[in-house]
Amino acid sequence: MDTALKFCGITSFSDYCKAVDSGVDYLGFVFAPSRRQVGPEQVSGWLRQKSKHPQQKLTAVVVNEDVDVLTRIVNECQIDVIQCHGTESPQYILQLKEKVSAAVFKTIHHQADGTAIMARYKGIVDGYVVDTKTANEWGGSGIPFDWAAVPGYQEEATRQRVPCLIAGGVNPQNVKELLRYKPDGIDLSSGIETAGEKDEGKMRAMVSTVKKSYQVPDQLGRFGEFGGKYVPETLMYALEELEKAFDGVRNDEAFHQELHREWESYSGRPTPLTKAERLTDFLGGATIYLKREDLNHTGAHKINNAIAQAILAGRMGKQQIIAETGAGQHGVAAATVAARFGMSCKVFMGEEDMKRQELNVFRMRLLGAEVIKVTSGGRTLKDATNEAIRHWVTHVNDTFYLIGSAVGPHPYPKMVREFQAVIGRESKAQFLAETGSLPDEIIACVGGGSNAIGMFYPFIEDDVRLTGVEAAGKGVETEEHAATLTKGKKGVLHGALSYLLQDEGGNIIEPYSVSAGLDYPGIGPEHAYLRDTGRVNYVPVADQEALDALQTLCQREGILPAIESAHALAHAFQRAKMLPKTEKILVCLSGRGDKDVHTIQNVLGGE
Ligand SMILES: O=C(O)c1ccccc1N[C@@H]1O[C@H](COP(=O)(O)O)[C@@H](O)[C@H]1O
Repeated sequence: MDTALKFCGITSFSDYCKAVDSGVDYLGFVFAPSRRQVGPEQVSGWLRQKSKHPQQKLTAVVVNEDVDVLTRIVNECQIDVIQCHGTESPQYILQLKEKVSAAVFKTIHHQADGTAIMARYKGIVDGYVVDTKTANEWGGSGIPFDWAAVPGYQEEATRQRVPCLIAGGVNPQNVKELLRYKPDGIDLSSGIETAGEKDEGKMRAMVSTVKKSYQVPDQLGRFGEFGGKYVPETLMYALEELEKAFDGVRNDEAFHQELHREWESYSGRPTPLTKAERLTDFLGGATIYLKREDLNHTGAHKINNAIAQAILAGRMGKQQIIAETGAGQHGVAAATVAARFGMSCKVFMGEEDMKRQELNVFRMRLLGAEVIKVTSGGRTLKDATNEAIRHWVTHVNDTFYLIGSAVGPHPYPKMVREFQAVIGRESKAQFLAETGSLPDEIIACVGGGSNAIGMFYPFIEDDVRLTGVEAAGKGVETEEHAATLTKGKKGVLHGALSYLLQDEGGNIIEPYSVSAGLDYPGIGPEHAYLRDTGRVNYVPVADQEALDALQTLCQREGILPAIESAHALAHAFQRAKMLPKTEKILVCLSGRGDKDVHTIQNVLGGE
């Protein structure tokens, strides 16, 4: 869960600018009597002079304010959240919510029956702030309460499925102690001031301490605004059952021992880290290293996650596996683990992909899986996923849906990330052992995004540039691409909110890429979050660039990459040429290209 941060008590344009630039999540203005009180005309003036970042929320702190006065403040200052910091009753808040569309948070002043008070606001408020109770002030006292009470407040808020921010005397010195309680959010005013003015240095210190601990998704499976669980009611039980089972194995030593045994003795992990010396000489810039997921059993990173989910399925007593597949690599991985663990397997695959990946269809059948041809829509990965979900809805009791990418409803994106993080963990250890330092930049291709998130996640808090490469097909200026993060808009697909390729009416646009594994119209929700927060840079690479890179790697290193991975390579080659020889780039070579030979031959005309 990502801890949200709110800077409160902004009293001047200069304070407002410092807060906006700090990247804090909530900007708070006190409209109640206080030494920090401001008026709506002042705040709206600042907003006109400088825009906040789109994800930042404007908060109005009020104390027992008249509903009509408050409505005017909300409208004049485009307030996103009202923080009721007085003795406002549930009835008052219901009345307020009829007048305004802003979210309403209720402040609970810490006391023995604080959580019982919260229970009275259940289903009425959109969040809580817990602050210290003092004799003379409603808030902004700079005095902490006993944080041992935080888990109680946090639990009640989680039960109510709303966030809970902890306030009262938090400052850059004590915030680490508060973070141990993993609050949904932290709210402070005095702690970022020096002599009554907001202090830029203290703001920066708070943001770097709080935001450095990367904690997404939250309990509801949300990465910021992305992710979640947008599914029919029939699937809610199945997802909750899965979440419980997944939580149960996360710290289960026996599960991890079995998983590592399978990864090592069956799939061939750890995969090697290869220094691409001839390629580096040819490019003439930064040194390129390859994480060789192509050397996994079945030829790609997909097996890492498939093995883990199959073991989990077995523990849940499910003997039927279903899966969707695009390039066929995940279908092969699912069919493989089903055979390995003695389970039945149905793989849903678009008719178009079946043609492009004939060899993988044959492999799946050879492994004993039933491949179900999907003829709806564009007959590719999206349609296969739709069909798999449809099947799951009617067979939830005995069927485990083995999703192959960091997509779908919670807990799949988190679960797939954790199972694929073995890529990044191994890379980190191997890179340190071989070079004595971390890479300067890591590059991975993104379709749904599982190899990329598995590679990035263990480096997310390190000083390493991270770049995701999406498929630009015939160019992002054409209609034939799969560049979801470059050209997509927010929407819901396959149970999660993320960026999607869609037309004006919200209909999904069929994606295109020469690589079957990248032509998905959505993207894992964590990538959407990482893009919006700026932690990862995402770039598009076209078919032709990928195919050129593929041939270069073949000829310079004797490695035939998957067309998917060749997208990451193409961008890495561009970067390497621009960077000095002292820099090191790590590329996730997510899969091998044997499955693509037919496609490559068709495109290159046998040359
Ligand atoms: O900050 C104020 O002056 C204030 C006045 C009236 C109600 C709330 C106020 N601020 C809130 O107080 C807490 C924490 O402040 P601090 O860090 O202890 O100084 C926070 O919720 C502010 O929103």
